[in-house]
Amino acid sequence: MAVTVVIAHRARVAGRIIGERVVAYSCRRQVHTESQIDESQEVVRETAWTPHTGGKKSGRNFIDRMRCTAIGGSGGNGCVSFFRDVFVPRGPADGGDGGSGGDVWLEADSSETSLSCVKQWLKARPGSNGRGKSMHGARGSDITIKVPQGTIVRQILVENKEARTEDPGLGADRSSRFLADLETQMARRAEDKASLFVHYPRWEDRNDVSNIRLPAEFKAFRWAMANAPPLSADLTSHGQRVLVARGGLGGMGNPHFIGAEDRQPHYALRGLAGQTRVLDLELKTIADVGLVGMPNAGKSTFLRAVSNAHPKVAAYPFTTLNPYIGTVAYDDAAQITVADIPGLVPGAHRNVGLGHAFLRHVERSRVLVFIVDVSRPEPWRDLQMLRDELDLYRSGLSARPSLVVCNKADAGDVARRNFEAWRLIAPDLNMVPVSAMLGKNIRKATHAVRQMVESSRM
Ligand SMILES: Nc1nc2c(ncn2[C@@H]2O[C@H](COP(=O)(O)OP(=O)(O)OP(=O)(O)O)[C@@H](O)[C@H]2O)c(=O)[nH]1
Repeated sequence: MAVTVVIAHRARVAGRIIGERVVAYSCRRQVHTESQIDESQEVVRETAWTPHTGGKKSGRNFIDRMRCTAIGGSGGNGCVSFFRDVFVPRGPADGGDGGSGGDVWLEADSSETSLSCVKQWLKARPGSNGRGKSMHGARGSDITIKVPQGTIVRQILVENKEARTEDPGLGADRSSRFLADLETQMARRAEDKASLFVHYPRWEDRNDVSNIRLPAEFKAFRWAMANAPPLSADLTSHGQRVLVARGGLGGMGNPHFIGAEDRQPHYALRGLAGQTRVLDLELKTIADVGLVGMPNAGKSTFLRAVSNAHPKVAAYPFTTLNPYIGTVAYDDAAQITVADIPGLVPGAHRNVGLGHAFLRHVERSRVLVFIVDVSRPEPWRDLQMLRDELDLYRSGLSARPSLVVCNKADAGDVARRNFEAWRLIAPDLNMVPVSAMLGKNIRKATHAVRQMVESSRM
């Protein structure tokens, strides 16, 4: 009996029999190729096959959903030092504080169109250690990652146990395991109080830190980190920022521990680790108008005709594989943005033909423009299919203000007859016959769209 093997690209691969399938995953990438092999060959192997990454032009770099890990810089350690001078052999404590770690920020930028600009690990710089002569360490620099407008940021909460029981080769979730390990490490550290301190050389055994009261600021920071609410943000406007991982607090130098009992503290606090968050980023394009249609209906041709965008146009389905945004400029300087999303097929709401990946990009459009190929037999059925798919994906989505663009009206008698028949069937439907290819009746369509957008803004 043949067994299907899914082989992942390059990476460490591990196998597991799921029913009759041997499935291998790579850590970062999902399925790349499938092949039928004998049961005897069920051992998973790596493939020499290299994925075609394509260029920016081909749109292969477009990413609208990803997981990444943000790690704030760790705080620098406090310093254990004593003032020394010619006649001062045992001066007072003068260790500086460590600098705080840098923060990780995400910022919406209208010039970004894809999440491909975001790396999987986002690490801010650590703070510098404190030094003698009361010199405090420098703060670690922040990092700001630009993301497209319309990016939704959600924190993924990882249950320690769950992540640990995961088979290391499978599940492809390095970041979750990293976070779980980090949490365990931190918990261990919290129990072992001595490990929170830096000790003067060879004083580790002599320092009894069990009775030392930790500074209130230090305790408050640790509490805030442990009880931080789950992060969730929607970056909708240009310049909007969200702090995704806070840098760790710098450790306090030994002067902070001078007390009545200990005038010469031989210890200082270590800096705290920065916050670590596993994030799920999802891009939901923001445009005033979303073009919805079946593959090959002429959506890209329409967008080219009405706006400054240049999506690829070709006579085969799924030419467009990621959303394109165009701006329609009117004579009076008014502007509206239009998103061309890839074609929808029956079952798109169940993710057939990558439906979910496409539908998420019309969710935020105020106005929908259905592009229907009027030269196809019974084009009203296509419209019904599109409406059903939208509603099954998000209830009420198709009820938004909409215009039906009957495209390819230039395609001879069939198109004309279909259009007239449709008029009779649905006299109240907001329809405009258009030839996007020849640029006919485009003005009428764009003005109707503008009216709808403006009334939806009110
Ligand atoms: N006759 C005629 N052909 C058109 C018209 N508009 C588009 N076409 C043709 O229809 C084909 C598909 O056009 P696209 O604009 O790529 O269609 P699409 O809906 O973006 O297709 P997908 O990328 O698959 O979603 C191309 O060969 C176009 O030249 C039109 O108004 N009249």
